[in-house]
Amino acid sequence: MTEQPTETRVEQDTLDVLYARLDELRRVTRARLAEVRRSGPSGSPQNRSERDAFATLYEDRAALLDAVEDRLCFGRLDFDDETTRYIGRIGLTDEQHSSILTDWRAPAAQAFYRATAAQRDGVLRRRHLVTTGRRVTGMEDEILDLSGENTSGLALSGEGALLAALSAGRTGRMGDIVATIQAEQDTIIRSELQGALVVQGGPGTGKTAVALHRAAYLLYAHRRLLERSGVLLVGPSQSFLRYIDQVLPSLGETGVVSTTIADILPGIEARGTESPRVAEIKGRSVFGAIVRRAVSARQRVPAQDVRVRVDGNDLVVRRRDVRDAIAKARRGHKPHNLARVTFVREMLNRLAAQYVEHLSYSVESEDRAEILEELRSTREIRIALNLAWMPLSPQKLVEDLLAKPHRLAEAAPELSEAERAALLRAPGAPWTEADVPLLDEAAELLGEDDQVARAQARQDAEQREERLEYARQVLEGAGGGMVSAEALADRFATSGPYLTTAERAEKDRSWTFAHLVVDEAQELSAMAWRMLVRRCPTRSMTIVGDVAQTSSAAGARSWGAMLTPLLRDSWRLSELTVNYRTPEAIASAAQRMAVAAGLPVSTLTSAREVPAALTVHAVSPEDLRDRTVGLALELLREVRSDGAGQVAVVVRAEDVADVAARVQAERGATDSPDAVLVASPSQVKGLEFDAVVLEEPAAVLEGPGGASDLYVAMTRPTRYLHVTHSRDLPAGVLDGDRDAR
Ligand SMILES: Nc1ncnc2c1ncn2[C@@H]1O[C@H](COP(=O)(O)OP(=O)(O)OP(=O)(O)O)[C@@H](O)[C@H]1O
Repeated sequence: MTEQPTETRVEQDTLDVLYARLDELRRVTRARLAEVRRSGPSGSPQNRSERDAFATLYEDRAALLDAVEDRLCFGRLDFDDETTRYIGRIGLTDEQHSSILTDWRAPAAQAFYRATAAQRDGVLRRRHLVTTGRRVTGMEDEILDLSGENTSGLALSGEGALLAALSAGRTGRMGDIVATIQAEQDTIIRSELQGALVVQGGPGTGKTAVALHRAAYLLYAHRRLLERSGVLLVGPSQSFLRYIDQVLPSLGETGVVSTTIADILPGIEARGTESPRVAEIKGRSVFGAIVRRAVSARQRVPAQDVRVRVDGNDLVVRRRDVRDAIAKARRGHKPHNLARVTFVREMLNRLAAQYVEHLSYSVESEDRAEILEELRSTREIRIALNLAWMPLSPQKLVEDLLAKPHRLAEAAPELSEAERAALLRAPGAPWTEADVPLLDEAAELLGEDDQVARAQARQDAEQREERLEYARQVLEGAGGGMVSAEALADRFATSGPYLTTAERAEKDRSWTFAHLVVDEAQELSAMAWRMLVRRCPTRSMTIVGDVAQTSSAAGARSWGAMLTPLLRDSWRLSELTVNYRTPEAIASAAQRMAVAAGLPVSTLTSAREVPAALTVHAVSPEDLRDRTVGLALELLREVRSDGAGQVAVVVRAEDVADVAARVQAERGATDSPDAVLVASPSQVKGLEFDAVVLEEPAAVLEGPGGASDLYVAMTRPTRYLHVTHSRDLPAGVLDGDRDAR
């Protein structure tokens, strides 16, 4: 890195000004917050709710200003016209409202990520600033002259800063990459909002990082549009969501709802497990039709007319009447539970007509209402009508479908007998991840009686218009960017406690989002996609994944095959081609193995080489496990020698408990508990570690995820991969005798 004392002083002076401004803004925000809180609990409900709204506004702003402390400013551009521009996590202006720091997401910052010697966009010099706390500790300059000398080969922008970021010890939490976003990543991050953008990229190409930065970018560039209905982020597991959960807050964004497929339905905890085969069957798109049939099977004409006695009169629930009433109710195309209202009304009218025929006098309309009520509450009639049109919850429908062979046979003629037998399970079994899309499909077809809710929504919408007008006036002149009038108006709402968009969305199954981000998207089944598309009617999506890493049998091997039926031609594909995580020797071994196994991998270039990155240990079967555990602890000491560092041992799922117990026994209680993770390949999907010990790759290859699992396991390390084996290594892992020992 180039470092000149005077230049450092210049940058330090700039940084001092920026941090002083940040401190000043924090002070003002805190003072305003204190003032709002001081104003006490008096006043009308309207006043109180306005006060709460402003308090939340200032709290959010204070949190944002705190979140940007670290690496507030990380770059500088010098232009042909001798102007300079500093790039940072947020935009700042001085007291005269002149810009002193440009938000990384602003159009004016784009050249920081994209300008090259061949296409300079007026940039003479790009400078990456390295800071520790509030001090400038280094800088790296790129002179973008017109000679174009540096444009061949792998052109990394801010290579020194990038390599420093890549080789830093891992903390177990993903960090943001704002300071070192590369040009191909920036193009994806800033790609337009409309349509579905699929980002295909091999392991370590920054798909997750790019997806998160794109969410932050879209919220900045389209705040008005996105803030109200929110952005939904779907990841593969809770541990993955924990791994990434600091990235968006560090970018100043908190309005994203993150979830997994298993957790997406309010009130359902899908923690049950089942075989990959059963999950695959449930994931097929034909289950859309199967659930639909299961619902219509609950609208059925009885085998015989049913006699009931009301007040001494014989009435008949006639098959013919039921058939007509069902037909009439279906014509409205409403969900089952809502259409049932029509069915019941129709049947009660017909029964009332029979009842009246038995009377010797004519009936006034009030009496008629009484008769209807009496019929409605007669137990036999209720039973007869329920048998013809059962009110159902999604849980009940799916539970019955999967527990009763005759229901499944009737609803799922497309499945073979063996497949249906595989699906059957005892009633009351815990929900599994693959059940969730079926429950959601059922909820959609069954519907809820939402008349009251809809009337309330209409009333809310009218009130909201008034609040919106007021919020616009409040914001006028107050400077923009932080919050839209819409969001502020929602905070003024008088009904109930103030909820953020995320909080409201989490409680409401039918909430629709303005944008959807899906990570590890290759794993999702066709049914899971149907469920997600329902939550994003605009079809504005960022879908990132790698079809070579698919381990779920229901997942995608080709984006086109999975997405075209759902999104037709409204999706576009981008590719990432540089592997930032894995050192070259490890990446090549993984690549060779994948090609030998026939996975659809595209060639990747590694950004780094690390000495002795890949080591293979041939051991006897008796010594295998001891060696695996011993290496894990050795590596832990090594990567921890300079502070942070994470080690993972990847073994077959069935060996995880044993290896974890041994590691624990060997380690004692001295180290921090999370420093060695023992996990199966599917548990480390999307994660990364300084060092990985992979035990017996041949066994992983034979496991449920096959070569994809092995590919995932091999591509997790940022520094070292140690392979222990007693059996032959799978083809391609070794390149001749290289690296073997
Ligand atoms: N431009 C960049 N600057 C600094 N670090 C980067 C950059 N791009 C990617 N990285 C780092 O590379 C690593 C891999 O990124 P990420 O996890 O997003 O990859 P991925 O494509 O999602 O991988 P996988 O498919 O294996 O899950 C992360 O540590 C990320 O922070």
